[in-house]
Formats: sequence, C-alpha cells, structure tokens
Amino acid sequence: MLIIQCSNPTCRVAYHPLCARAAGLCVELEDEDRLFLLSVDEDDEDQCIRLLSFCKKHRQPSNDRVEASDERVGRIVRHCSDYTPPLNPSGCARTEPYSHFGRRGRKEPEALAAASLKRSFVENQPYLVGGFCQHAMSGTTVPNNRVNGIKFSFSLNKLKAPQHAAPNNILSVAEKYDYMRQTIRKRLAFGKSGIHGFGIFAKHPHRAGDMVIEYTGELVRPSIADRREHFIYNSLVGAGTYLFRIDNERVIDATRAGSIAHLINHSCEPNCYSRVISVHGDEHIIIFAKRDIKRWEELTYDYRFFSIDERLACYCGFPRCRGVVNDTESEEQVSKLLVNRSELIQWTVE
Ligand SMILES: C[S@@+](CC[C@H](N)C(=O)[O-])C[C@H]1O[C@@H](n2cnc3c(N)ncnc32)[C@H](O)[C@@H]1O
Repeated sequence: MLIIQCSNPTCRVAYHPLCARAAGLCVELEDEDRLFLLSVDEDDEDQCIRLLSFCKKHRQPSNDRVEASDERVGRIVRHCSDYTPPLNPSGCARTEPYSHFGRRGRKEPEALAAASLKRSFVENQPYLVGGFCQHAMSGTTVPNNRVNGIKFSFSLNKLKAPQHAAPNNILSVAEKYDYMRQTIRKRLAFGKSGIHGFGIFAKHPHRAGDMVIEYTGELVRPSIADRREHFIYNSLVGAGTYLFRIDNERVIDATRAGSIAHLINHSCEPNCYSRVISVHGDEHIIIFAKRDIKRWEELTYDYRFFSIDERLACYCGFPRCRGVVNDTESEEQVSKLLVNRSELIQWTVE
C-alpha cells in the first residue's frame, strides 16, 4: 500500500493519498516559481518535479500558495484576454500533420509587439564601439559620436587599434583555430549596429579566409530548439533569437551560453561566412572572413533563414539586399516539391 509522509521535515505523520484527498488535502509543486521554468526546461531529461504534501497540521502554507498561484493565473488570463487567437483553418492544430518546414518562426501578435518594443529600446541605446549611425558600406563607415544630442567623450579615434596581423608561419587548421581563440578580445568588439540591435565589429583589419570567431552555445535537437524559440519569441527576449542550425539533427542555442558570435547580424552582401570544421577531432562552427575586412567594419554573414510561412524583413541596407533575411531560393525550391493535399490520389484496397 502506498503511504506518503508529511513534507514538513519535523513531522512524522504518514497517510494514504486517497484518504488524504478525501480529507481535503492536496499535493503541490515544491516551488511555485518552478512553474515559470517548465516551458523552458520541460525537455531536460533529468528534470525532476518534486511534489509536496502536508498533513492537516501543516497544510496552511500550501493553501496560501494555491491561492497565490490562482491569483497569478488569474492575472495572466486577464492580461491575455484581449488577444483573440487566429482561427485554425483545419479546426484543430493537434490534428494537423507535422510540418517540418512550417514549424519555425511563427510569431504571435504579442511577440511581434515585444519585438518592436525591444527594437525601439535598443535603438535608444548609446553607441558603444565608437558610434556608427550607418553600417559600413564597402568598408567606409560614418563616425557619429553624437547620439540623441548627447556628445560622448568616448571617441573612436581614442581607441587605438592594436596591430594583430596573423603570423605568416601559422599553417595548420588547428594552429589557426588556436590563434583565433587566443586573439578574440584583441580583434573583436561588440556595439550598436546600424543593421539591428547589437553587432560585432572588427577592431583591426582581417584578411579574406581568416578565422574570425567560433559560434558556440548549447547543442540541442531541432525539436527542442523550436520549443525554446517559441518560448523566447513569446516571453523572454521578444526579438532576435540565437539559434544556429548546423543540419537537420543539430542546432546550437546561444541564448544562455556561448561566445559573442551570436550577435553577428545578417547581411545579403556579407563579409563573412560560416563553416563547420573539424579541429582536434571535434566539430566547430567557424565564422570566416569572406573578403578583406577593414577596421571597424561590422561583421555579417548570410543567415539563409529558412521559413516557408514567415518573411523576416532585412535591414542590411546593401544595394543587393533581397529585402528579407529568408533564403528565398531554397524556399522556392522546397515549395515546388510540396504537393497540395487535395492533389493526392486516394489509395483503396481492392
Ligand atoms: C543572432 S541575433 C543578432 C544579434 C542582434 N542584433 C541582437 O542585438 O540581438 C539575430 C536576430 O537579429 C535580427 N537581425 C539580424 N540581422 C538582421 C537584418 N539584416 N535585418 C533584420 N533583422 C536582423 C533578427 O531579429 C534576428 O532574429
């Protein structure tokens, strides 16, 4: 017979769960704050939710908590009551077939509002790197140390660029990789971007083919990345997400851990590109210089964002900007492969 004991550490009262239930006792989560974490960590394999139960004498705190959490749920429901979810064309989302291509980047109205809030917040931040109100077009940047009428004593010219040309005797990939890691702080800086939010800038010139930075973070499965992406869109950041898709099986999530590479913005005419390379027997995502990069140029690469049902407007501003961050060519090719369900021929057993 299953017997549970009162969770108050000083109490030894034990009881049968059904009898306890009949007597009006209830079981609750160990810490109500964990409720907030569930949507992030529900995929963690080792996650354990401890349930607590209290005897009649010690039940008071649990009831208080229930009321407090009821009140919180009420607040959330009231807050969301203005939002009417869009009609689902098939009636019920749960009965729809799994769509590999349509699963990314759906944004709810609240997430879009949060995204524009974040954008305006970031736009009002002072320039950190030395102030470029424009991104570097073909390497020419526009210094601007006046932001919102305030003159910053911090000037670009005072930032002396250290000379860190890669030694010519570095030959192997492993040596280049080690050199890149050792010199990151000396070569790169982050600051406000003319493209979006914050970006990464070169503190000294780079040559075409140089390893610039490694994209690091947490390695997760795409299904987990999707859940986190939706969660972030809807609550945490409100705008940019920090996910780098390696292939169909692996995604690097740099939201909570990783290098500053996650701040590199997209451009349709980028000065960098990414490659997965093998060093010391391990795979690494490396951002390489695509061409020579001048001092204080913002680093960019082509995200090749893939989403059949979402267009992400591009602000890179380059003459050949395609207008969207999306990889339109691949999307077109894939959409040609998709067959309309109404065109499928029914198969019947004779
Ligand atoms: C990895 S973050 C890049 C860092 C970002 N600037 C920040 O401050 O968080 C990726 C997000 O930045 C934004 N972004 C990057 N490049 C962009 C571009 N060319 N046009 C519009 N948005 C861009 C998108 O919102 C994207 O989801």
